[in-house]
Amino acid sequence: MKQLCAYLWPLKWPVLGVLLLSLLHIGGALTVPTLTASIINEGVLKGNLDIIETYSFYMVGASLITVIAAITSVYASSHIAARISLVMREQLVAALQKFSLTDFSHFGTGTILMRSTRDVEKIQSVLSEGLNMVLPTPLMIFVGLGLTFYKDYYLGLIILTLMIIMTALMLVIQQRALPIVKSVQIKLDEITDLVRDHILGMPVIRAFNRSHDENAREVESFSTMASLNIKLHRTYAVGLPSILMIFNMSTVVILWVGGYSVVDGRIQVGDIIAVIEYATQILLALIMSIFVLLDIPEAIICYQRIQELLHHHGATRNESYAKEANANMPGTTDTDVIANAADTASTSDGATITRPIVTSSSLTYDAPLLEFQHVTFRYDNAEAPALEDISFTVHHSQHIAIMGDIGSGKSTIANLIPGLFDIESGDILLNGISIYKQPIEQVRAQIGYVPQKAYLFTGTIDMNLRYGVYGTNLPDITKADMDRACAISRADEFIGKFEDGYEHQLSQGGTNLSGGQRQRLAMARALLRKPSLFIFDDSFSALDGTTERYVRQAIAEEMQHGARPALISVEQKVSAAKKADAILVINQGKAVGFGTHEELLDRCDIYKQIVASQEVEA
Ligand SMILES: Nc1ncnc2c1ncn2[C@@H]1O[C@H](COP(=O)(O)OP(=O)(O)OP(=O)(O)O)[C@@H](O)[C@H]1O
Repeated sequence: MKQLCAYLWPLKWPVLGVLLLSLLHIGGALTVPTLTASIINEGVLKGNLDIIETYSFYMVGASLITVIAAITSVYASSHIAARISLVMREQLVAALQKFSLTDFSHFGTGTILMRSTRDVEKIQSVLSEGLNMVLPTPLMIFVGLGLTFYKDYYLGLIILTLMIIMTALMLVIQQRALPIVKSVQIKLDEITDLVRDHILGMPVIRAFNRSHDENAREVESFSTMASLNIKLHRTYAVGLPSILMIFNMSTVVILWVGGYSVVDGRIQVGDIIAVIEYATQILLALIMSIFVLLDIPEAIICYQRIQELLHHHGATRNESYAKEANANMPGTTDTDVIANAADTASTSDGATITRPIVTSSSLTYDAPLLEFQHVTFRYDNAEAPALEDISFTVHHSQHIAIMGDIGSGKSTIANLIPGLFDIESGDILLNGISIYKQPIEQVRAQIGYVPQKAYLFTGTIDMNLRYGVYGTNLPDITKADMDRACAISRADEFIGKFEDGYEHQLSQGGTNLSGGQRQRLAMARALLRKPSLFIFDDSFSALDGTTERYVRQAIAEEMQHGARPALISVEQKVSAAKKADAILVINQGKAVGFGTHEELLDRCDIYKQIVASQEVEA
């Protein structure tokens, strides 16, 4: 409730407006039957035409006010609900931007999609209907019931009893519906995941003749969903007609009991008409509220699901540091942090790396650009760490190749540098400062990352290339910048063949390009970032031999200019890795060697095995 108020507070004036409009609506709606009673009692029964005329005129006025207030109230409540859903969506986007990759795998794509779309939508519709229909109901009941009791005590009691029965029925329906609603939402998340998997994996499904089985899985999921929905609507099917029956019965009971009251002389005929109208207004408002209230449990679950994403405590080490730093102001300065970084670390093959003390004023190209200090990392819920006690150093203009068996942890090292995951222990330093003790955007602005599977976004090639400079201080790129980057990565070869060139439209993920073309664009995107560190995760494997040689040479030249960027590349081939300044050999998550090709041939058994296996293959 407190959180809901936080959303409503900035919209307090429109909410107040809806409240005032509701007052007008209720006032108008209840005035009409009161005037009807007067017309019948004072005008029709006594033959007074003046009263009929005057009160009829008042009735038209009251009806007009009711209609105008109702229309404006619907408009204002829709506006309020739409604004709140916009705020929620903005908060969700901001929260998801801060999610680590572990957080994404913790929740799963399906549920994140459903929470960001359908759940927000549900809250919006319940809020709009709630403001419009539920908010005025208590007042309508209070005033309407008061007027009925004023006319006749027994008729007041009858309406009150009918209301209590209706409310009790509603509570029973709600109790039964709630667990089914929860199951429906979980099933919807699962179906979203399944359908998404089937769309993305369609080529594999067809190539392996699995269409029939996968269809069966989908049908099974849809059938479970349908059964749940049938169960839910069966619950409503019994309860809601009962509520409507009570509503219709109210007129009969009022006429019956009211008839006795007229005979006893307690009320006049016109009053019965007025009470029937009051009862209709009160019970109708109650029924409308019940329909909305029946939706509230689902909306509450949607709200909780959204809040779970917003308040997910997967605070990254960067955020924790930022919080600590803010709390301890004035606190750790960059210079302190940098000075603390001055120590020595060693690789598992015994080579000792000594880091000089670097202060902000002495940041030079001779100081290490990147340092891994005894880094241990474990994937969410994994029993064993994926990386254990990894230490190595990279200097400007250096090329470090990472080699190792499949699943040894090479990509994991590459993903740790831009802070895509939080490490368990140790530290990663960029320019002498822990990447966890500086804004992560600052770290990422210095990195040109080319992932193992190049991902491009729906839009033009131009838009995808410009992506490279987002989050940096670089000026917007020119066509000449794009031409240069695409020439280095050889993306120009195929872009030149498109009639619309850089304006060529890419589909989601860049799936209307070949794997090699995607990889070349991903490299151009990284080059445009003008980073101080390139990370190429097995990025050359999708290129043909000639292109690979050309691109490697062009990037080597690039590394001698400007910010003199370093390159960390995950490599499969010894022929490529041996040209690097140093090779880091990873085996089952541990660093088993760090040195040049010749040094490793001398002292690293695992490296010797890799070399031997590739010589045999060759
Ligand atoms: N998202 C993840 N969640 C849990 N475990 C993971 C995840 N990604 C990788 N792993 C595990 O971590 C280990 C290292 O994976 P990584 O992708 O770094 O290996 P790699 O050396 O790059 O392999 P390859 O040469 O096949 O690309 C593997 O055992 C893998 O199963």
